Amino acid sequence: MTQPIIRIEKMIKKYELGGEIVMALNEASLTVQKGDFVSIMGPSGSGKSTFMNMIGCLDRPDSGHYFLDGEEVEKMNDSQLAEVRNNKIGFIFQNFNLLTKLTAFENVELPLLYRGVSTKERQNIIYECLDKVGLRDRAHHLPTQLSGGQQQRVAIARALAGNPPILLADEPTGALDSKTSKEIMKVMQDLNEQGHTIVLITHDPEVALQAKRRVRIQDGQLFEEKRLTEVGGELLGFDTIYQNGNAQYQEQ
Ligand SMILES: Nc1ncnc2c1ncn2[C@@H]1O[C@H](COP(=O)(O)OP(=O)(O)OP(=O)(O)O)[C@@H](O)[C@H]1O
Repeated sequence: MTQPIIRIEKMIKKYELGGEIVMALNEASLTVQKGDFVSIMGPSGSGKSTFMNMIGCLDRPDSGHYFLDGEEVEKMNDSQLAEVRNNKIGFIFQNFNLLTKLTAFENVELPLLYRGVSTKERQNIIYECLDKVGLRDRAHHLPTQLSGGQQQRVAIARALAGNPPILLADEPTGALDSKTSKEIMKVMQDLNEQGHTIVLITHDPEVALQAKRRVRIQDGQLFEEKRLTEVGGELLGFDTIYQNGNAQYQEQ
């Protein structure tokens, strides 16, 4: 059996708020295999952003274990964590975070400049990433000259520039209308088919449905949801599998 790319076991993260303890993550567990496309869905305050920060190594939990591509994250020092953030994970956010005075090409170029990639190699990578999101013909447009969906595609291309094995998307369709949201989910599905592992956080059931796996987060715990299909494979819906809060995919 292959080693999972993400293995999180019984992660706890507490916050103190006005003298009260909030269990943002309460023994949250999740296993993600290479090539998975997982959506994590839950109501406001259920722990989505906290969990995303942990998967992305942007914050540290109080306890629990996190193995990223077999390496134990809690044993890493700050510079090793920064290395992981730069090389293993591509971040895609709801609000695109593009620099408005730079063209699409230049926005995608930023992480490559940071890494000291040569001019010729940069050009090849940038066009390759823009091709993946279907935006080569808009390479020299400013973000203000692009639609919301096109801006999100530039942000996805930028996340792809470092060729990270994992794409971590936090509400990537939150700022988009439903038509554009579908378009972005199609881009994510295509990237998944090309081999990228995707973990997507959303509060939108329509978006969550489009992932291969759906995990629900509630009160800081994760639950796998089982696909319910009828003869012919048509999707009828999902049913939650309660397994001590451990979201562990099993082929049905
Ligand atoms: N820095 C903090 N200090 C105190 N409490 C916090 C902090 N960050 C999060 N929390 C609490 O932890 C719980 C989980 O918050 P989190 O932001 O992860 O939820 P969420 O599912 O992302 O919510 P939303 O969909 O509204 O963004 C909430 O009860 C929240 O109030």
